[in-house]
Amino acid sequence: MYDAYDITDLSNLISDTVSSLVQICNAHSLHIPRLDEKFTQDSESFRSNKDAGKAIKIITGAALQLAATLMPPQETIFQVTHGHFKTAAMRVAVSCHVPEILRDAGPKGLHSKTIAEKSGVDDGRLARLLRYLANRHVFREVAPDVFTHNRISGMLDTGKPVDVIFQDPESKHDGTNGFVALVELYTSDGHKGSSYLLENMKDPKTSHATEANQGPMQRGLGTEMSYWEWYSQPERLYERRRFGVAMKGVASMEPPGFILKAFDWSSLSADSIIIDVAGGIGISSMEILKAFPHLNIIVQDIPAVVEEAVKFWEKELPDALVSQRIKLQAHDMFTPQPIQNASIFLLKDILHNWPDAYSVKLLTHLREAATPTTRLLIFDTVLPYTCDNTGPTVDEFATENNRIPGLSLGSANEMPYSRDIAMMVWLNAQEHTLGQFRALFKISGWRMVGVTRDGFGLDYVEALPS
Ligand SMILES: C[S@@+](CC[C@H](N)C(=O)[O-])C[C@H]1O[C@@H](n2cnc3c(N)ncnc32)[C@H](O)[C@@H]1O
Repeated sequence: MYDAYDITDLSNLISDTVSSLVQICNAHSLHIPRLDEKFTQDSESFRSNKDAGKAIKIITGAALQLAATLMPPQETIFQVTHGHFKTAAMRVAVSCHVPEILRDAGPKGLHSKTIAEKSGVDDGRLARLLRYLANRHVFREVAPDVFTHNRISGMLDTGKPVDVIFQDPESKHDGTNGFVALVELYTSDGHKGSSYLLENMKDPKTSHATEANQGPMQRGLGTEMSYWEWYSQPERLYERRRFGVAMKGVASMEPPGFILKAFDWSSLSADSIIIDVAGGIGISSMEILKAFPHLNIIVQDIPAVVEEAVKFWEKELPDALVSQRIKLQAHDMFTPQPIQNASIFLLKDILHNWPDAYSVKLLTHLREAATPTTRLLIFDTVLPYTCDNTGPTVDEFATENNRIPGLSLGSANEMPYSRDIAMMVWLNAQEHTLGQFRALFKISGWRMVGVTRDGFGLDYVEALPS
């Protein structure tokens, strides 16, 4: 069935599903803004309706498949081939603070000369890069060389006043929702590392390496340190701060409240201890504590990150530090876990950061510190196949695999695969399929007891001691 739709099938599927979407939106008073409308906190809220979300996925997947069917193959190939130019253009726009500069100009926009003057770059080059992005619906060229925001580029605005950013560019991301920090992280370090993927795969010294400091990123950054060691250096304060805030950006892309809904946190008693293993500055813990103030959480991470975490909590939720409902603890997760009576070990975006031998070591330490009822809550991608998985590896959790028969959702479903490649580039690591999670648990003494698949990059896997 896969790829078997012809253009009439696809067109009918789009048209029927658009009709359903309009009905759903009318029934729930949801508004789908046009592209030239302003991005706001609420402009995307129509997506949070579950049925609307499903319809949107089908429509975008079918529209992209229709485009792929009709476009000359060389154009589709070069859309992919030229991906790095788009990354580079995006990096320039964001790092030159174009979104913030455009904010005050409103719908009439600003000439590239004025934008470039403020950013301190060449206006001709900047105009060409913004045009390249506008052609892909990021910004809008309202008159020759005059650019403004559309609903998509509006998301690239940190919301900070332009003069504040120019006075202290190093603090640009502090106090933001982290989305722009995430874009900057991927378009800078991520882009540099990915350029060396082939060299890393061909060089016999690194082709089968399983160490975090022997990946493409090391060539891109010119270092032999792992990314974690590299960003712990005193001179990498900006990158370390940006990374911490970027994790907030990851959370901002996830379905709202996914972590709060995935597990019944209210079922935990007040003396329960939750360990947020490698919890960064404590983004997830803060979300949980704000919703369930009776809980106690210990966020563990490496010392340099704990220092940033202390600043973050002192600013955002100081009461929790005073009452010790939150504790920030330096702990190397590859050494034995010091807390032996935890109710929950929470691991968000951790297992995908490490080659499997390390993940087994970490999970084994947690298993050794677990009580018979300690739960392992893993928030990570469960990597879907791009085909139906009906073979002998299928298990009871694999039924809901977020595929729509006959459609390859293409860029409407790219997040899990992009995250997987990011892990390869950054850390010689990987996202895991359901079968791979099961194998990791088996070796380290855990058993899978539940899976919730969101399908947009964040999934949830729960395990108990076996
Ligand atoms: C992708 S981040 C995820 C952070 C956090 N769980 C979140 O979702 O916001 C991975 C974290 O692992 C931490 N880390 C790396 N090596 C570690 C180690 N040996 N022990 C503890 N934490 C470590 C990093 O400093 C970073 O904060």
